Amino acid sequence: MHSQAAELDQLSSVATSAPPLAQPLLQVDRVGLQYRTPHSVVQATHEVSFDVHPADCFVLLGPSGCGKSSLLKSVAGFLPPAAGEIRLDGKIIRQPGPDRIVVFQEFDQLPPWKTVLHNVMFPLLASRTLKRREAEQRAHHYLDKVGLTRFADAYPHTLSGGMKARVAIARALAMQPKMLLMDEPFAALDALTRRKMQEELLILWEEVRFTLLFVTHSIEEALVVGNRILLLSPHPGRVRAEINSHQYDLQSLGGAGFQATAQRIHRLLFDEGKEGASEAPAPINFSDVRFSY
Ligand SMILES: Nc1ncnc2c1ncn2[C@@H]1O[C@H](COP(=O)(O)OP(=O)(O)OP(=O)(O)O)[C@@H](O)[C@H]1O
Repeated sequence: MHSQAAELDQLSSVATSAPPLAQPLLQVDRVGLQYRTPHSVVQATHEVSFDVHPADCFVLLGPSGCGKSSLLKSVAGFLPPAAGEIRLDGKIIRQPGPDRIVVFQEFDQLPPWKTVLHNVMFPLLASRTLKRREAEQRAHHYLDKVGLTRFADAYPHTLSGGMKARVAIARALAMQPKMLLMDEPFAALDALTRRKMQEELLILWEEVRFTLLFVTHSIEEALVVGNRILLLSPHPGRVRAEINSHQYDLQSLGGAGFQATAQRIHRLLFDEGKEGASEAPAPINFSDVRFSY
């Protein structure tokens, strides 16, 4: 008998077997998020807690509407919690700040009249983080990291979607934030480019070791990109399970362990409350699992 409780036990035992870590960088503590409209209150999440440690690639995974983006917005400082609190380095987050930079999927928001170099320099200058000369040096440094040195003088409309994604990542990293927040950053890209960007993100992370909070609804992407994954239940989002996934990367795709973990996650997300479900789950299309509730 393959019960949901057994699945959770199995997955959470993986999560708890890791050695104890230093003080978390980010602490999300029993956070409830709400939207007030003129006619109603929408509860987006309920008592969600998780910790993110320095150099984690921490993924929020769950069905559409479970509050992933809302959690990210709240960590960014745009949506104050209605309950609980969020702390960065022990200090309560009350507003946006240059220590948390968000990368969205709309890379076309790169100002088209600025070259790639000036796009990367812009936040450094606008926030008065650096003077022009230092900003230029730092921008070149991160453009090199994402392999765009040759395109420093190009304009965004001449770049492919993947290249625009790399500019957006270089621009965010150049600010040297404590955390990089990514909301479905590769969702608008075609499957091959998306895979390539996941690979590049992992290579970049190996080199720079930034701390990442990443939102996706693709199980495959979560396993590849994340070293820890928080599974959220459908609306309003509650924590379903937290798992370690550092053992997986793009080379693991299709492997038995990867597939088994993906199927366990799938059961946890889809078969909630279904008696005796999931003994023989339906095959999953790993390329892009989308949830719909
Ligand atoms: N500005 C808003 N006003 C009212 N309700 C909102 C607003 N933004 C989000 N919501 C609601 O809050 C809940 C969580 O939304 P959120 O966008 O955080 O979910 P999500 O998991 O990121 O979904 P998706 O994967 O589809 O982007 C949903 O029920 C959504 O309708």
